Amino acid sequence: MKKLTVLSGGMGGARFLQGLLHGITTGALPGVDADAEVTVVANTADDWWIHGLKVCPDLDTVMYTLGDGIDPERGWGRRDETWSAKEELAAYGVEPTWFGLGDRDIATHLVRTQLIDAGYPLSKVTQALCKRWLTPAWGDRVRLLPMTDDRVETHVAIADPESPSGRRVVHFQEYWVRLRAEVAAETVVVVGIDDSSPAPGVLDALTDADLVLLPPSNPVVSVGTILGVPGLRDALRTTAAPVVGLSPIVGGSHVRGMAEQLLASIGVEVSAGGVGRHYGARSAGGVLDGWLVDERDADQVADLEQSGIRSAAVPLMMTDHDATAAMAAAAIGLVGR
Ligand SMILES: O=c1nc2n(C[C@H](O)[C@H](O)[C@H](O)CO)c3cc(O)ccc3cc-2c(=O)[nH]1
Repeated sequence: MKKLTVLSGGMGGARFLQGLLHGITTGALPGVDADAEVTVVANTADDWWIHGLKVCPDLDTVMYTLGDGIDPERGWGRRDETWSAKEELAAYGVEPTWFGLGDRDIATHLVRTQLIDAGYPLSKVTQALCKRWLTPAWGDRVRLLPMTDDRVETHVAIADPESPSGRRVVHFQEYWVRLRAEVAAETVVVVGIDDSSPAPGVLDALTDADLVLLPPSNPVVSVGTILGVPGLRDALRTTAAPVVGLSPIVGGSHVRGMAEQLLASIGVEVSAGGVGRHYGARSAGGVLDGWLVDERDADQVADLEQSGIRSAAVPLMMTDHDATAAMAAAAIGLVGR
């Protein structure tokens, strides 16, 4: 296999990509060429215009992670970061003071915003930023594509006794960063998704792939939003490539993030099997050929197989690059020709 395509959200997706690339370069992935190319189709519905800057969390987390500029503890933003601009904005009383924009990170948003204001589409802007972050380490073997060039934003409706309607809608970043996803998400609305179209290269990256991987990213606001871009589901349904995913839910809860709260808001069972069935078997109009669950969820394999999705239970904790590469190898083994 030479062409792998990965639908990625933020931290879970970026961590998986590190292990996948480690597996490729160490030859640990069965049937994958050492010079295989990886195309990442990243979620952009977390994007947020703040202080006049366009912040693209999932694009930047993948870009910084694969370019070794990420802050490894936080899993977002830059290593060796300083916060002077953030402190100065707070001193002026400019909201939101709760969103951590670091000085180094702001440079990325300034470059991106200038290029967007000059009329370049997000995909071209991302390509330009990746010249710094991906090219030195990966040449043109790793491509990072936004799912769409159109503006799409995830907003969350939450209960709010103070408001006349009893609810309030907040941007996903406020829900996640300020509210820490500690309030129930009544509804998740992805504004603009229905009018969006796949960014250049995205559909080809799915139809021309030898393998499509769904890493353990959030099935609602990361992979879910990518699949929500018109045309993407169909491309997954029709590609000749096997499509295999890895469960972000282990032992009945998410490893990190807020998948539990958001799955509840769309009525999907918070379980490895529940998410797999939510994506659905390709033979039944869904997008999956295979779905890996953690060993703790081995009892859910039979049900998944019943619903037409090949399944296996393997260790799914991305404790280090070798562990993650083993997960990728198991995913390939599950659907390999
Ligand atoms: O928990 C936080 N996450 C922060 N994130 C993470 C972000 O909320 C998540 O990475 C995604 O939106 C969800 O995957 C940032 C990401 C950026 O690209 C830029 C700034 C931030 C700031 C924060 C923050 O202050 N707190």
